[in-house]
Amino acid sequence: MAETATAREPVITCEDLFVGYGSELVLKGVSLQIMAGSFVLLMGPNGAGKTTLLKALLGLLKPRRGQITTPFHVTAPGYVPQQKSIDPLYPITVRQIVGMGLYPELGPWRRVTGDFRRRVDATLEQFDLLAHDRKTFGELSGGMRQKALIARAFVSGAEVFILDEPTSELDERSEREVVQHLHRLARQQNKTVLLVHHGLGHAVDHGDMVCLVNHGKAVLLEPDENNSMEHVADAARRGIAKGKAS
Ligand SMILES: Nc1ncnc2c1ncn2[C@@H]1O[C@H](COP(=O)(O)OP(=O)(O)OP(=O)(O)O)[C@@H](O)[C@H]1O
Repeated sequence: MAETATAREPVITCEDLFVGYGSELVLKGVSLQIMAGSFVLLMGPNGAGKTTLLKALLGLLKPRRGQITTPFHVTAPGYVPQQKSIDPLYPITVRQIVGMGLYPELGPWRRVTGDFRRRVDATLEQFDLLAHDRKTFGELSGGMRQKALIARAFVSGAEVFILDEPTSELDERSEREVVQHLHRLARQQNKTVLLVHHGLGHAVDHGDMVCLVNHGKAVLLEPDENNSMEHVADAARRGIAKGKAS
């Protein structure tokens, strides 16, 4: 069993990271250190490179230059991609999607025990999906699809959760519940959360810091005695607006 990083220990580190596609360089010299138990809100204008940064951290995009250190070779992250990632025509049921979150724990033979089934049931219930568990991904509404993908991440025993606009189609109550759940994971279980969330609303109340991605860079902005998280998020928003105008 992998050791859990203790609070204030770095869990993700990037050093002088350059990432791009073809001739486009999106991230140009990003250096970051994210501590275990942090709840980080990724902000930045459309196309700034938030998803690109997350994909590089997940090992889905190879950096042109620089160094990334994560624990993902030992403990798989709980990842909620932007929604298009499962083809709606692919005939996989909601139960199977959520069960996929347990694959890293099931080993090569994927022997499903009663305990795993109970965890899947409890998570399906948490997201009001139990009554729909036999529906395929294509038979779900947009919000239900997002819930299935979030449930897949939450059922796992991941140490790090990476969520890319996971709640864009959720109603307000469901969105608040997801953000509160993430807050509990960070506060009570020392899990690390990286969340891209354009609406911000409730997320600002629960996040610890902002990671502002803009102009090829990513910087961590933390609240202090003079600046609440609300101030920090506002300053980041103003920075984004100014960056857009210039
Ligand atoms: N698969 C890809 N192939 C080529 N270019 C890409 C690809 N994915 C993203 N890009 C480009 O990389 C840049 C950053 O995109 P990215 O999706 O990381 O931005 P983002 O900050 O997540 O944006 P949004 O807020 O709109 O989701 C954009 O210019 C985009 O066109």
